[in-house]
Amino acid sequence: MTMQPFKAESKRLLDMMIHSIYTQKEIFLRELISNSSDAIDKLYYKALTDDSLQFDQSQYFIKITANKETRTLHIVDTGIGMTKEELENNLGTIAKSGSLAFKAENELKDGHDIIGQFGVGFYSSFMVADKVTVLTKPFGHEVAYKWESTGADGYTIETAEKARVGTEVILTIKENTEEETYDEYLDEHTLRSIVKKYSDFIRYPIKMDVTTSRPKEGSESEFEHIQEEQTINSMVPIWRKNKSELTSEDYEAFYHEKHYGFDNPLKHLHISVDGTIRYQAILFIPEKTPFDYYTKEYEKGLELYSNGVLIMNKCSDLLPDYFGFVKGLVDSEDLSLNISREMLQHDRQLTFIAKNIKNKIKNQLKTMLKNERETYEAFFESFGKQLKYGVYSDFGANKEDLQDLLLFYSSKEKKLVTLEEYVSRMPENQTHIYYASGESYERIANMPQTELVQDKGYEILYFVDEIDEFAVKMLMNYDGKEFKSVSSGDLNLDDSNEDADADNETTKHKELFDYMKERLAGKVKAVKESKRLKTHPVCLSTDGDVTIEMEKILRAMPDNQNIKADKILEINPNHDIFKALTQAFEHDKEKVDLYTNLLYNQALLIEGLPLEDPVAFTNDMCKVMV
Ligand SMILES: Nc1ncnc2c1ncn2[C@@H]1O[C@H](COP(=O)(O)OP(=O)(O)OP(=O)(O)O)[C@@H](O)[C@H]1O
Repeated sequence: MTMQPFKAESKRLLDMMIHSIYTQKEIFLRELISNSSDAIDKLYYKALTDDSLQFDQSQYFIKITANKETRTLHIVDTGIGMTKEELENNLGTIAKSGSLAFKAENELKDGHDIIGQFGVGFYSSFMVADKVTVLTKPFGHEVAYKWESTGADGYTIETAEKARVGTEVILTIKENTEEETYDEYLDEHTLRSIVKKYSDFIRYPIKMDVTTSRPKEGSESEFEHIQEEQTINSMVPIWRKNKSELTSEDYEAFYHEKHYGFDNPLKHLHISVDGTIRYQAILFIPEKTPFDYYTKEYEKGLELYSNGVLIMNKCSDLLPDYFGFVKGLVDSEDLSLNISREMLQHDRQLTFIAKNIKNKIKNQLKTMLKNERETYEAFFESFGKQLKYGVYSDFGANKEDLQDLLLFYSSKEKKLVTLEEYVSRMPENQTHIYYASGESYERIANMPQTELVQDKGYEILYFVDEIDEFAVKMLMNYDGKEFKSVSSGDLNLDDSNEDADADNETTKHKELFDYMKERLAGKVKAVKESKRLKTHPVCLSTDGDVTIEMEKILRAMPDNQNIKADKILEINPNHDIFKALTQAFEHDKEKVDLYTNLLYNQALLIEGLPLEDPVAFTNDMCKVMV
């Protein structure tokens, strides 16, 4: 027996393989199991054309055994095996894939898609093993072979004894190092979880001898450990099953098995697309917001499978940020994978799938909103904020998609309503969609600025989330109706005659208002007579794009740029305080100063804005009292 060297470039490739292609060592097992599964599939194809072979699926399996004493891990399969020539070609030449050639020669049938294509997966064994031995007996031959290699130096092939057709890969696991505990690849639990993680949906049973404990015979308190052969993979992926065979309980069980969440999913989507790019997906809309959902730590993404083999745990490209709450997986046989299967080479297929998925989620939510209002409201409670961020982000690129999924609390209905519902019941003379922002529904309901709009019989949307005003600023309008804050300076709700009267009044009191504005030294843009107040004495309104609620939010941001709303102090001309002001203006300017400060500070308090000088404010109060 002579040592065959790997070709020079193979040496380099092997080195590269061991050190750089894969980021996680544990995937060696995925690669070997995929090879075994491919080898069994090849027998299946053989049976289609070879009358001497009956393919009885129940006879085929993959078995994993670990032996801690000899530090060996055995992966046995009952697949097609390899001839000496195939050993030389496929395992002696790195980057030569017998499986790819097989795919080219055979017309593959549904459900039996060969996984291998690059001819490198096998060598990932050297990431965890010092020596790799392959015992193999090819189908249709009597003789078996042993291939052995300790890595870059080359390999040997000799004849060997093996009873059943198939292949056994024996890895002699490396000794532990300071950085790496290789022992874990001999540990039953670790192996089991690696299989579950990557190869759970391999079509053939993956068996292992599993240690279980049972009561000793004749004793109830004493237990004994026994080894029992178990199939550890689920085999048939739930997403390949027919929807009609599955119940909601099945989907729920899958949701928990996959640890998508502790809650129950609100909805599931089972998608099977059979077009130019084929894929299956199971998606879940969770019920509850994960505790870290609105933090930087939360990672969105779907699991990505290629032919039932896990490629990526969280493929973030599959979900837009605004649907980042969706959990689940996608399996496609049409992905262009890169060599390590850790990344996708071209994203054309992925972009297609992502777009498709996005539309399916959107439609599902729309249907839910239409037919299951309560469920939708529960969903919106958890993830509505995310949708509003979606409207705002990317300069509003997705607003059309999302605007009909939004809900806001309504002053009229005292419940959440859609924009469509709001617009559909607008009185004929109403031109805008009105909203008011504040900390809570209760506080908004008491805001003086809402009085006139309410009186007109117009519905007001209550904005309590920080993002709300930013989102509607991005929307600009809905169904041609502009959004308008009840606090905005140009509410213009009065009839034109009244407007003219009011303007006259304003001129009349111009001197007083200019004086007050001066006293407030740059804190307000103007002081004016209010057209919106009915019973309250005073309020603030704003001119321009930045509202008071926006000012509060911007102020709380880390990169606070001191952006301020242009505030207008509005005084109710029908309130007694106005009379007091005008009288004082004639003979007691000091009193006007005092009232101006008090009124301004009251308006700040109503808005929930901090007082600039609380001590001065309380002193002023006392001055009025004594
Ligand atoms: N258990 C096995 N039974 C039969 N043939 C095998 C087995 N393992 C590997 N082979 C052969 O060796 C070839 C090389 O395997 P390797 O894992 O390196 O690459 P691959 O599976 O073809 O591609 P990929 O790198 O995409 O996994 C396979 O294509 C197959 O022909």
